[in-house]
Amino acid sequence: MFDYPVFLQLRGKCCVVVGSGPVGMRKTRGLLAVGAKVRLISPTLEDWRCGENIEPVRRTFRAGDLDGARLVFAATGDNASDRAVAAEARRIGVPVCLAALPEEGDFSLPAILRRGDLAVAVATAGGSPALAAEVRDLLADLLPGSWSVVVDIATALRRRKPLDAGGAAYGRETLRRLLDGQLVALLEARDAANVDRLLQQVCGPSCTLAALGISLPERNP
Ligand SMILES: C[C@@]1(CC(=O)O)c2cc3[nH]c(cc4nc(cc5[nH]c(cc(n2)[C@H]1CCC(=O)O)[C@@](C)(CC(=O)O)[C@@H]5CCC(=O)O)C(CC(=O)O)=C4CCC(=O)O)c(CCC(=O)O)c3CC(=O)O
Ligand SMILES: NC(=O)C1=CN([C@@H]2O[C@H](COP(=O)(O)OP(=O)(O)OC[C@H]3O[C@@H](n4cnc5c(N)ncnc54)[C@H](O)[C@@H]3O)[C@@H](O)[C@H]2O)C=CC1
Repeated sequence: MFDYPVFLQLRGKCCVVVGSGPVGMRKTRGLLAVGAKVRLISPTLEDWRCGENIEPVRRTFRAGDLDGARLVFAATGDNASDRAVAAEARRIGVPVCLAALPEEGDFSLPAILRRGDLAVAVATAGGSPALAAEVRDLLADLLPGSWSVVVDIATALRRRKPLDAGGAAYGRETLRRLLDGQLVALLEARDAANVDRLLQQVCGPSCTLAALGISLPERNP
């Protein structure tokens, strides 16, 4: 049976990570990256690990530590402690991920590739996390950084109205024509003039990067 993939909105919401070893800190970084607040519980928690949006709790886990949490991660390296965290999460009805005992938890994390608002999540049903990371890295070569601008363009086209007479409406066909017209290569080359030409050709004369409110990032030195 496969797991059910979702993207959670956690901005400003409290999540709890129990354990501040490499695994607990990796889960913490992922949560902070999407704007969550993290209550980080660990007797070995160093000051330098605690930045903004981390509520440090420097002791072992206790009942009550999960109050207010939307998601919980147990990564203590000790099965009994992880199970105690899971029991408390179950008691208050909050989903929990057990780093060492995933089959006893409610969810797991994929390897993620991000290009701006584009996110690709790769998982192996827990079978080989290292393979998930490898596949993510293979996809990174196929999806250069400019895909973040492709997403911005697609999003702006989708929101834009009214359309120019003769210009194609937003949709799969339009997106395919832009991609077939080498949109990604033009963006990679920061060739704004030809990106505009392609946008006008496919979507109508008034459709340019500026009209869509998009400016190309500076070329790396
Ligand atoms: C079930 C799951 C639950 C969860 O933690 O969410 C889980 C469980 C376990 N991982 C283990 C080992 C490793 N995990 C990694 C790395 C990652 N693990 C991640 C996810 C997941 N790991 C979930 C399933 C995802 C899927 O379906 O594929 C990634 C993708 C995402 C993330 O953690 O954010 C992240 C890549 C981060 C990145 O590169 O971006 C590495 C590689 C490394 O560290 O470099 C190793 C060593 C190599 C290996 O074993 O493959 C062990 C054995 C522990 C032991 O033996 O001690 C268990 C427990 C078990 O399997 O029983
Ligand atoms: N799911 C995943 O992605 C992976 C999972 N693992 C597994 O995850 C577990 C954690 O791995 P590491 O971070 O390398 O371990 P670690 O031993 O470096 O860190 C464990 C942390 O938990 C803290 N801790 C221990 N007991 C606690 C308690 N009762 N309450 C609060 N904090 C407590 C420790 O002080 C330490 O900060 C291991 O069981 C490991 O096998 C390992 C690799 C990847």
